[in-house]
Amino acid sequence: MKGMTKLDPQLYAFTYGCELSCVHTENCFVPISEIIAVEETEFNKKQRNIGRWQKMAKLHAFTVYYVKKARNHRWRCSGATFWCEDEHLCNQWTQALKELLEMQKSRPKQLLVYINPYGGKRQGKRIYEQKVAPLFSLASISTDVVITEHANHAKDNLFEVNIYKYDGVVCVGGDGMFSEVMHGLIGRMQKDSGIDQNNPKASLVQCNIRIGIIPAGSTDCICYSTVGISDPVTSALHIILGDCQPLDVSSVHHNNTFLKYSVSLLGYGFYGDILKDSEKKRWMGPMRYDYSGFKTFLSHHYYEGTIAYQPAKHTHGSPRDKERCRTGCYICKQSEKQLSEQSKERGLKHEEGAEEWKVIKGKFLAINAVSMSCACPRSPKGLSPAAHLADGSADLILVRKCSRFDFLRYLVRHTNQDDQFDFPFVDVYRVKCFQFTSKLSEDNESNVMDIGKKRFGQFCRDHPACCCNIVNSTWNCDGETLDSSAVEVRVHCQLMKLFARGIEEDCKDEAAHSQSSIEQLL
Ligand SMILES: Nc1ncnc2c1ncn2[C@@H]1O[C@H](COP(=O)(O)OP(=O)(O)OP(=O)(O)O)[C@@H](O)[C@H]1O
Ligand SMILES: CCCCCCCCCCCCC/C=C/[C@@H](O)[C@H](CO)NC(=O)CCCCC
Ligand SMILES: [Ca+2]
Repeated sequence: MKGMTKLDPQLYAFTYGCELSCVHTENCFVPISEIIAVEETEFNKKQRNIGRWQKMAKLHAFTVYYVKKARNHRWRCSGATFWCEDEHLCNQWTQALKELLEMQKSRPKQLLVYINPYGGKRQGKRIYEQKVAPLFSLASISTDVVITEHANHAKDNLFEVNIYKYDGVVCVGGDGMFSEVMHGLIGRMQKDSGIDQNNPKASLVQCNIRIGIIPAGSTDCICYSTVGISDPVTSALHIILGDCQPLDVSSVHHNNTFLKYSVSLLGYGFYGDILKDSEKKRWMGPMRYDYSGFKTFLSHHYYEGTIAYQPAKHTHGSPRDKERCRTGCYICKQSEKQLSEQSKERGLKHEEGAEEWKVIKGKFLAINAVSMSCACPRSPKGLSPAAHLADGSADLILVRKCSRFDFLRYLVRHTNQDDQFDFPFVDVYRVKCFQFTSKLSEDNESNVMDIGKKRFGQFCRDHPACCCNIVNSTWNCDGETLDSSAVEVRVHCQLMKLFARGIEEDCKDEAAHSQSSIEQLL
């Protein structure tokens, strides 16, 4: 090597014409931000059996481990080993690269990991031990690992431990496990800041401790919608690089009582009924959703109720946009700006009470509020393809009473390129808050003394032969059931953060435009 370039994240670190050689066959550019680790390596002559090396007495080597981007947003750990005769030169390179990695301040050093051994196909522990822990150790991340023993173990634990000593919390499991960890973290932040979660209008304190999701569940919708793939190694690498993706969180209240938070689907009717039925079939694993989905589709129940919502006027997007929320999304950035302005002049602007409420009454097969697209392997574009991860709004999708055949057409469009909102019985609104009251609970509340009505509430009074359901449905709140027929929902813009970066556009284009690259002679 003729001389080492001054190492800086913006400058080239490896120069052409060097005497530093590498075990690799192709040229590539790797930004410092995508290097996982640099390690001294025991040089093995077998790695390259070229005659001229045979004469050398001793060779010194180091390996650069970096993120290799494959198809469909999949990431893998790749390595390039460099060697030379000069031990001092080799050490200089290793040291300089390690110093550059130290400068990557957003990378986590200490993580708290919760593993649900019973999520999805019950592979959580194996996935973590075999695929994730070796990568964390390579990246010198220290971990405290808790294997959960019962539901709510992780959530309760987050109220007891010193969370502030960690750079992040990792959950190994599905959406339900993520939900537990999120409730633990948000709840803990509010408790420590003296905020009453039961107040539906309270300004909640943002949670800056990022959550990493290692997908090992049945749907893994939150992971898929924020990374673009449900793959444990890819997610582990996003955690190691210290990615940060803010996320909207919806709070759900009933009568000034806090019920739950939601980041993906809050669904009444179809998805609530699927979930309720599928909980009895947990032993079937992820297949339970197909079984209960089919059953619920055949039952074709619809529910009567009233929805009142406030449109999300602060955001520029609409649910019918062709543009999708992608890494560095402009619409989410605008919401972030508004959020920081609002927190400076809190109370002066965005008085919810002053804005108009729109009211819709009807019979619905499904009422779905999604704070993100809800893309998942079952539906790669999701329930609302143009929903944003961090714009402070949710898309409220109302599927009115229609025939089974039409409902099937609607469902099928979640799996192909056709527009699922292009049906006369489907409406979609971008909202910042909404309320729903089922007809049954309206009747019960306004006629508490009317015992006859209560008793006959079990029958569909208008059309006895129809599929109008005789009881209330259940809410599906990120895969957890919620039995309240009257709810008040509010979106909290960017309340929490994930170790993710949103779904990347075509990665090849991005690499071509990248300015801060290390040019590696490989
Ligand atoms: N040790 C445990 N025993 C029983 N239940 C647990 C345990 N640890 C966590 N849980 C609960 O299991 C529920 C489901 O877990 P998880 O979300 O990981 O898997 P899943 O339901 O199969 O996947 P998905 O939510 O993606 O559909 C969570 O709500 C969580 O509270
Ligand atoms: C004839 C073909 C029709 C195919 C229709 C496919 C439509 C699939 C849409 C999937 C939407 C998933 C929304 C995400 C919900 C999660 O928060 C939740 C917890 O993991 N999962 C479910 O409720 C599980 C929900 C599973 C539904 C099947
Ligand atoms: Ca949103």
